[in-house]
Amino acid sequence: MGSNVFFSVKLAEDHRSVVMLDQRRLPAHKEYRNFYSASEVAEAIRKMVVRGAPVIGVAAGFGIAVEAQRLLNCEDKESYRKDLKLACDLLEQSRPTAVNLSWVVKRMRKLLSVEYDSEEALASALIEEASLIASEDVAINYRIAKLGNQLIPQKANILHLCNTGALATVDWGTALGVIRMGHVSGKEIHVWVCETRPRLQGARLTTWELQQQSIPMTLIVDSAAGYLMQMKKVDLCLVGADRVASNGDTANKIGTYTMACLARLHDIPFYIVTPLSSIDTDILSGEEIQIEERVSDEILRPSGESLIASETTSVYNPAFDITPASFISGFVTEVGILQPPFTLQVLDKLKKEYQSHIVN
Ligand SMILES: CSC[C@@H](O)[C@@H](O)C(=O)COP(=O)(O)O
Repeated sequence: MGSNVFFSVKLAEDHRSVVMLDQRRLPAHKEYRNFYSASEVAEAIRKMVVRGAPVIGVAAGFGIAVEAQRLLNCEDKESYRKDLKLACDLLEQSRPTAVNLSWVVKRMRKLLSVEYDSEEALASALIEEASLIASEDVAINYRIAKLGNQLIPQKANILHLCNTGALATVDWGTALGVIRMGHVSGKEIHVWVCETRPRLQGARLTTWELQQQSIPMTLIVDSAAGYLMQMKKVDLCLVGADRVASNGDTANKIGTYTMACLARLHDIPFYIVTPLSSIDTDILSGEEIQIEERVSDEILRPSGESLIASETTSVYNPAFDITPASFISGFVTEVGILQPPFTLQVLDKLKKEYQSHIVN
């Protein structure tokens, strides 16, 4: 369905490692690295070798599969399931805000309570489940892209934050997937790419992806967004999500809330583009979402080397913020463009309809 000249994550053919494109080195270097255990994958997620809610979930699933394969070589089979549960805990805790991590780990954990004839059979089931999660991600994003394309006028300037493309998923992406579908379908699209301080996912990753897809774009500093809106140069804002609460409050990259406030002030549609797996029906509102705080060096040393302020400067570096539901025009998901509240019953019903649509 999608056709990129790269992949974000995959399971190695021998099932002994997870292969990831090291996003910290883009755009200068396209380097794939192998990770051979759950703890190596958890460390890679923490250090943002891969980042973006859907893909860190998929990477965690593969991390458990690889661990299951690795533990088959250990003498002590008694502790096989116990060690796999510990691997699940480790991966689930690798980053706190994106719910996709616990969503995937929960799916994998379910298999740990099923009786299999052997450890080998359990390992095969885990590999199969992780691979299924990865292929579902592609189908879901493709559907999101198709549905979201309805929101894009024939000619549009779209504002985007962070990176929500094929790098942040297995393929297509969420908000960037919609943009890509709009472009492929012949619309005249131009993207304003917010550089996305401090990790520069917009400048380093989104520009790289858009260039490969020949989608017209312009890079801006994050603080230029308001000025562009004031100049009537933004028609639509499309961003992703790390966790959506039942009431629609949404955690996404730091700066999303600012963009949503500005969009409201200027009467510009502001959509969250997200798979249902990022909706956490267990929490009522954004107040319950844990916001990840990252190290001061991300702000003090943007290039990774030279300091832009003295080393002793006090720094606060929240990686995400919460946009209240009332600032969001709608949620583009694989089952349609939705409005909160999101309850388990409603989402389950919509998922079933979606699955029967896929089968038919
Ligand atoms: C489809 S990606 C959706 C979100 O995960 C994305 O907008 C985002 O905030 C990513 O943050 P990151 O810190 O780069 O993992």
